[in-house]
Amino acid sequence: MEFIDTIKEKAREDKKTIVLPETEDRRTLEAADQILKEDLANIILIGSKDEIEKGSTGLDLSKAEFVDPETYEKTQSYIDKVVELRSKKGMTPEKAKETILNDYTYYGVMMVKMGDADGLVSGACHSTANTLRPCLQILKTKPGTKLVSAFFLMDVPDCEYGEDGLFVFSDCGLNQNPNSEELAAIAGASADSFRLLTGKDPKVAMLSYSTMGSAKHADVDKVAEATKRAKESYPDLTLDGELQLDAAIVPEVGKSKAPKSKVAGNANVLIFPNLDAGNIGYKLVQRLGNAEAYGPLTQGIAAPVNDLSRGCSAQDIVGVVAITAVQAQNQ
Ligand SMILES: CC(C)(COP(=O)(O)OP(=O)(O)OC[C@H]1O[C@@H](n2cnc3c(N)ncnc32)[C@H](O)[C@@H]1OP(=O)(O)O)[C@@H](O)C(=O)NCCC(=O)NCCS
Ligand SMILES: CC(=O)OP(=O)(O)O
Repeated sequence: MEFIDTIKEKAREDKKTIVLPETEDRRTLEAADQILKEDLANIILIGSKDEIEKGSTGLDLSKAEFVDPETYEKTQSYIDKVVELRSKKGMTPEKAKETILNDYTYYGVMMVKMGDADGLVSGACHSTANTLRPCLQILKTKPGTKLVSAFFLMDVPDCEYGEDGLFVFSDCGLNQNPNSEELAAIAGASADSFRLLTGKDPKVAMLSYSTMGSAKHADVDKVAEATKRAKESYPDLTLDGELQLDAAIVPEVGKSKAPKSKVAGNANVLIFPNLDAGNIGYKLVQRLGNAEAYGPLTQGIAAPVNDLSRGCSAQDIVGVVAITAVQAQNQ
């Protein structure tokens, strides 16, 4: 069974409520129609019902819940909560009202915060910064977690590498230039995400342009130091570095460049040294390798809220909603 079909089956077992704020985008509405047909989640659409219906000709959204911020009875309680949470950051009742009535992502995040939805998916027509900022500001990190990061679940067709073509790539969406401590934390969180979503054991490669000291530079030192920290923090994790991409995933290259490493040649979780590498890397595999790229999915945040690329399809949104529902089951 395909990865996404297994996730969909899990999502159906205990249906969660996912809020989709980007109702001005046709792909969101097409995805909602399919999610409801496939019975993957209950769907809340934010906006005026009339406007949404105008944009959804040919689609069946009769089973969705429509929440219009202008008239919804809980809007005032959301405004009050934003003020309570952000007054130290200068939030006033006027600003809170203006923010949540004009930024439906913010409104959707408040629905999750107040327990009126289990998760949120947004980002088809908003940048990652504008999607994740309200999530970080309002929902904050999970207890015991300092850093939120963003990963992609990559499903590469006809691929013998990784877990039959399944990989977690991280961080591809949020932290621009993580230091060694942050990279180590991203590695630990990504291993947990891989296990949760695939049910398989993670094998984590800390990627670099150097393999085990083959090149010398401060950027290489950062990854080597992150590897050391990660091994100390997660002693039971199968993790190694620094490794080049070929040494990480191709068994023969791994044997020749890093013969003593258990990860080399077998990695299924790839930790990129910075956001340039991670974001470019996932898009290369998606576009040139025809891979399914689900994400950016967040890890370390106190509730399941996930982003999308503005280049996503309606199918991608359906997949990310199903994954969000599974994350919500395991929250
Ligand atoms: C997400 C992002 C916008 C946050 O940065 P910012 O706008 O400068 O916002 P701030 O640094 O003020 O952070 C906002 C809040 O989030 C928190 N935060 C930011 N990054 C965080 C992280 N990685 N983990 C946990 N909390 C974080 C901050 O502590 C802050 O909380 P506070 O307001 O209660 O003090 C920024 O990291 C970013 O732009 N990342 C790159 C996104 C991107 O362009 N990706 C490429 C396409 S996928
Ligand atoms: C993940 C990502 O790159 O998002 P976008 O394409 O929206 O910038």
